[in-house]
Amino acid sequence: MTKKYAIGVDFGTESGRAVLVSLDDGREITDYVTEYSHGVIDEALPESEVELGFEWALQHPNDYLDVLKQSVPAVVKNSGIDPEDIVGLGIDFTACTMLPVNTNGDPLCFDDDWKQNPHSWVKLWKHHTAQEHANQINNLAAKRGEKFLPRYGGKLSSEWMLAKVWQILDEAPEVYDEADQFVEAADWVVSQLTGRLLRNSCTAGYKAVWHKEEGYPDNDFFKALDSRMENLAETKLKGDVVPLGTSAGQITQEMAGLIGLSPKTAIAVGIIDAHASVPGVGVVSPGKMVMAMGTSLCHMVLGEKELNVEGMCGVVEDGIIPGYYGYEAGQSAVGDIFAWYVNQAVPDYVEKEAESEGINVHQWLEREASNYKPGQSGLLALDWWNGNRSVLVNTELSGLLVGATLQTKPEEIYRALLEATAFGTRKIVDAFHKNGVVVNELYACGGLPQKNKLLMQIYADVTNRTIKVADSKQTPAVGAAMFGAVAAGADHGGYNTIVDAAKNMARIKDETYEPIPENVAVYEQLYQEYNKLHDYFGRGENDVMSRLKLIRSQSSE
Ligand SMILES: Nc1ncnc2c1ncn2[C@@H]1O[C@H](COP(=O)(O)OP(=O)(O)O)[C@@H](O)[C@H]1O
Ligand SMILES: O=C(CO)[C@@H](O)[C@@H](O)COP(=O)(O)O
Repeated sequence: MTKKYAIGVDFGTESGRAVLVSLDDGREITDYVTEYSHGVIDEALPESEVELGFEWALQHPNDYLDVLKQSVPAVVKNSGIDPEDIVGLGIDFTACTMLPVNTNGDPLCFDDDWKQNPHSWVKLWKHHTAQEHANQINNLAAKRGEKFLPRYGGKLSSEWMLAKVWQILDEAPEVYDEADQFVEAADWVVSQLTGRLLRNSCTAGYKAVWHKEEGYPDNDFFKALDSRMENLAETKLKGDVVPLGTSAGQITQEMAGLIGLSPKTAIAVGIIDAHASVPGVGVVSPGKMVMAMGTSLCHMVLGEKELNVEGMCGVVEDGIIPGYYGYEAGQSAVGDIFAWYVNQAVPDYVEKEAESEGINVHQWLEREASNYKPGQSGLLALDWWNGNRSVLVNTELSGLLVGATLQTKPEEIYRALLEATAFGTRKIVDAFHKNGVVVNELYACGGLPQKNKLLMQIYADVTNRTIKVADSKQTPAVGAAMFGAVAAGADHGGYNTIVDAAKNMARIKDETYEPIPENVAVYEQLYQEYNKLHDYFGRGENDVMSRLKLIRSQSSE
């Protein structure tokens, strides 16, 4: 039989990339990145005078279609592979990245009548202006003892579907009324490929509080929140929720022609980007935490029971690998914090030296920071530059650096920021491990493990655990391709289960990061100090960060 292939398309925050993968061994034959031409829309609507407020983050649905139209034909062409041998395609997406659509499934923002309203656009995962709505959802759910709340670590996030939908209803009831449905971008893109709008159990479970047995929260709960939302589940969130690995159908003739695939190609239902990384690195059993490390960091681990863990993003049965409870936690900025420092705060001389050596500023800072021992800088930071996703679940928190003196060097601050993110991860690892969701070893994927060895060693030392690294540049896309192979099925050259696909296709580097005992000891001390700052600023003893944010938003009105 001729070799078979699948394509995984990873829709990230700034760009989308298609990867063509061999189904024999997971080898990435070729990939192609398409930048979103509108990027993250955070200042004003495209071709419009309408300005956006503080912490808005929108996207243009056409950018997603451009990824399909540019990246997919490019990988087919560059590989020289016959499209008939590409048996499946899967996509993964940031989430909750959601949009209102009309009865035809078209985005409201495509309509001239609606495009001047910011609420008709795609709200990106990091759209952070629904915190007040999230707070009210959490308070009411806690007061009523809603069963769903513990499954989300005691708090739903402002990044998720319910807070975003309620914000739309509150601030633009006309958009809410006009919308036939609110859908995840992952599901919308699949519908553009297949002509069928299905909701995948992964985004529905983690981001829209859907449960395999219980469905969405009761109408009573929605009614108590806002009587206008009473029937949300049957109206704006209607439609079948189907398990991961389901085929959404074959690609439409029209789309197949447009993007250069065979009309027989099976399309998998979508999955969240971070979650696709789990089979992508070959993790199909408990005890192994997968860290998708990029602009943000998502932590995923499988368990055999449904347990409560403070501040986790969620536990969803079959949410990642069928047969297991999939747990997720996360940090809403990691690479983004380093980017902020490099772009906003590094002195000129660092940029010049890096440039004269032909390396980038990150590489320069990493090299210089490697000359320091743990604790030597006297600095300690809190990693909340984009709020805290786990375990505090509060987007109002902000960053902190203590210990700076007139002698402090840029590379010391850079190192303190790397360490702060590692402490944030340690907090998450401990929250799971101590509550019975065992974490014995760590698997890292995403852009950061390829870029910064010091960062990875610090994570191994701070967590006192071995870290294995994906031997893939595009792990979520490889995971998505695996789901594409499952959608095709073994009879068509794919696989019958994601476990089979992962066993054959996932690849890990030989080199691992091992904790260094003397570093572990110093970091243990620093972590205790981090914990004190964490609780002082994060658990209500001192809410200066929320007050500053309030003053800031009042002052910028
Ligand atoms: N050498 C480096 N060390 C640490 N962080 C880096 C380095 N180079 C780039 N970054 C950070 O990596 C992040 C991008 O990660 P990547 O995984 O490629 O993106 P994404 O999360 O969008 O998929 C950026 O936030 C950037 O600041
Ligand atoms: O929230 C999730 C997953 O739950 C992510 O989609 C979101 O953090 C975006 O991740 P990336 O930084 O683009 O990898």
